[in-house]
Amino acid sequence: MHTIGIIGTGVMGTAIATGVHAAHPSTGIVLFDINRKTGQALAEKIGGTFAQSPKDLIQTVKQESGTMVLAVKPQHLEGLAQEIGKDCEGLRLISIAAGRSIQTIEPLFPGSSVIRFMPNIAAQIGKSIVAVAAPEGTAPDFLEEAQTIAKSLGEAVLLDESLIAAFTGVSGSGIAYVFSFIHALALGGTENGIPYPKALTIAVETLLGAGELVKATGANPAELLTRVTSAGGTTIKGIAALEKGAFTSLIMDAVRCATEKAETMEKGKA
Ligand SMILES: NC(=O)C1=CN([C@@H]2O[C@H](COP(=O)(O)OP(=O)(O)OC[C@H]3O[C@@H](n4cnc5c(N)ncnc54)[C@H](O)[C@@H]3O)[C@@H](O)[C@H]2O)C=CC1
Ligand SMILES: O=C(O)[C@@H]1CCC=N1
Repeated sequence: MHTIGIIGTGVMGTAIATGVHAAHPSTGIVLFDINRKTGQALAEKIGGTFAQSPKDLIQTVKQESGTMVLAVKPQHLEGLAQEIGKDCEGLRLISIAAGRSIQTIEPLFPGSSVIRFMPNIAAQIGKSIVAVAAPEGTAPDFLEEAQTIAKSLGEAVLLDESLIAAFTGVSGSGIAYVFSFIHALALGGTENGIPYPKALTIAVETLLGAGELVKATGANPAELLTRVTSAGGTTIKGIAALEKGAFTSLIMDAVRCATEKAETMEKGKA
């Protein structure tokens, strides 16, 4: 890959820059953020370039891959477009914004081609599953490059754009529910005498073991659950307590609420 640009070096912009640099050290990365201090520090860390302005960044990118990642908050996309939209003709844009459809983004940056990503915060360590949505007619080499970038953050999965909101509910936002679960499991250990730091280690390793087991065996998690659950034993008591609290439907509710919020945002109502 030639040099790519990234606008916005917050949580996700940093993760993407770091991930691409780690996976493809020879790829040049030019960055811009209105917060120059953090943007410059990131550029130094990964041996990239901090552009003087978004227009400078675009000039560099146009001479190179023509690919630029938009990593600002959804509500800042319009402002950014007012500043640079007209300069983006011919650019290949990757947007990671939740709740902003390709149909909304393309007119903001006339003459550009847009692919959407939905990563999660595990991109910080190259362990994110990243949804990639490209409209029909996207240039094959752009789609290939986008998938290469996505894979440098973990795993890439091609998804129809209509499912990006649901993906956000399950993964982009869903990883936060997993953090809640880990914390809750550790608190449970603490309530029963294990100091929190030790309980947290135990909870994390249990979760990693569960995920790896599902992945390695390809077994349905419900089947694995029944293998743990001895008749009249300890596990069924825990499962019963979870379901008394409507655990399964609660998690489904959480996914639905986040999905609905993403869909509402896409309709321009939030
Ligand atoms: N944080 C997460 O876990 C995930 C976030 N996303 C999406 O990623 C995008 C970025 O989110 P975060 O990294 O969490 O936000 P953030 O607030 O950490 O980073 C956004 C950055 O954009 C910069 N910025 C704002 N306006 C700008 C402009 N006009 N020009 C240049 N830089 C500008 C800010 O200074 C900030 O550093 C959002 O659209 C969000 O929906 C997607 C998946 C997961
Ligand atoms: O909460 C949010 O809106 C963003 C999108 C997915 C994760 N964080």
